[in-house]
Amino acid sequence: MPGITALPPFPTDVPTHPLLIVDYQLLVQNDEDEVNKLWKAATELGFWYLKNHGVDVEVAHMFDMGAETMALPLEEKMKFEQGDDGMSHGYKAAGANATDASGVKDTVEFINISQDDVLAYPEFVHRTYPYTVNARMQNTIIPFVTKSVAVNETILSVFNEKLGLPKGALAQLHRLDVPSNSEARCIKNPPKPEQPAADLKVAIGAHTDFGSLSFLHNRLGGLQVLPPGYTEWHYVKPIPGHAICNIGDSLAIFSGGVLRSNLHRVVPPPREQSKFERWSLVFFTRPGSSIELRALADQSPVIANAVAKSDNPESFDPKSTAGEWFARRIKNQRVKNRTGPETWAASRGTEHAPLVK
Ligand SMILES: O=C(O)CCC(=O)C(=O)O
Ligand SMILES: [Fe+2]
Repeated sequence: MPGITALPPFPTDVPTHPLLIVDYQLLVQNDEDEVNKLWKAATELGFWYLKNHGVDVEVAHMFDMGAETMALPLEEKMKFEQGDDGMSHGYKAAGANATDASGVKDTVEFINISQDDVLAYPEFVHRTYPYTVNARMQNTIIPFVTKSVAVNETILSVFNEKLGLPKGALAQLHRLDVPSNSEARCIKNPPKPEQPAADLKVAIGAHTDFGSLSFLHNRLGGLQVLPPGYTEWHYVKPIPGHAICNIGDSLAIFSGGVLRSNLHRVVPPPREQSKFERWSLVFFTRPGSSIELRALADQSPVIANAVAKSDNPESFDPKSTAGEWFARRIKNQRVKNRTGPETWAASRGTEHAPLVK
């Protein structure tokens, strides 16, 4: 992977969607203006930039781990493949997932490393990993996961208070000592000469994230959001040192739709940037797998009120645990499981049922 400075900048003439910039250090200090800014971002778009998060060194090391892992022969990587039964830890080859209802294949390969496996190391809770992962567990992956967990826990505690939930309610749904699908993901998308918009090859299809919070680091453009009220996709411009954070389905459901899980996708980077490999890294915080996904209306008047005002209150009680919700979405994305457009439909989350008016 070329050093950051060798990459061409995001073009100035490509439209982007601005995100609010939240300062993590101010959040830690419970600064009122910063808390309000985060709340605005999380309830209106569901995406924001996070600066001063203190994870840059660990992120750079994680990209090295990703490059070492993706450089292994495909045959070796396939020994650690995720399978097609709804498990997402391990390796996913390019083309294993559909990107739309017609079954067009994705172009990204990635390695997902389970939080439970990282925290239990040298034991493994869910599965084993390529030696490139094991070799960097102590000096790269444990520090990255530990810091990312702290960042997401801080953000959850802000939401907990703003939602008027009893102290620790969201933390209780995201405990580190119960099995979850929380994981780190390092993604590689190969370079592609820029294509005409009409045959745009999507790298990751439109989706909402499956869990609660995503803490994303990327260098090149390609991430796009479909902001509420718009019909066109907008690029989110990467800003050096700024992570991109977003809300996923579980938090949207727990909060009765007050927190927004917004649609996004990944396309090849624009212009000159399209000639380079695109690397991204995400830490996903997801609820304990046995937690019931349901609006926490009985614990918060704010949430009860949002559900009462909703057009489709049933979407806040999907009769699914976090683990079932996740496995269903993963499984039905797989091209191997595809029977037709209904498989894509079965992989969907909250995106086709707007949670609040
Ligand atoms: O690569 C990116 O910028 C975003 C990745 C993403 O949306 C995901 O893995 O869920
Ligand atoms: Fe995503």
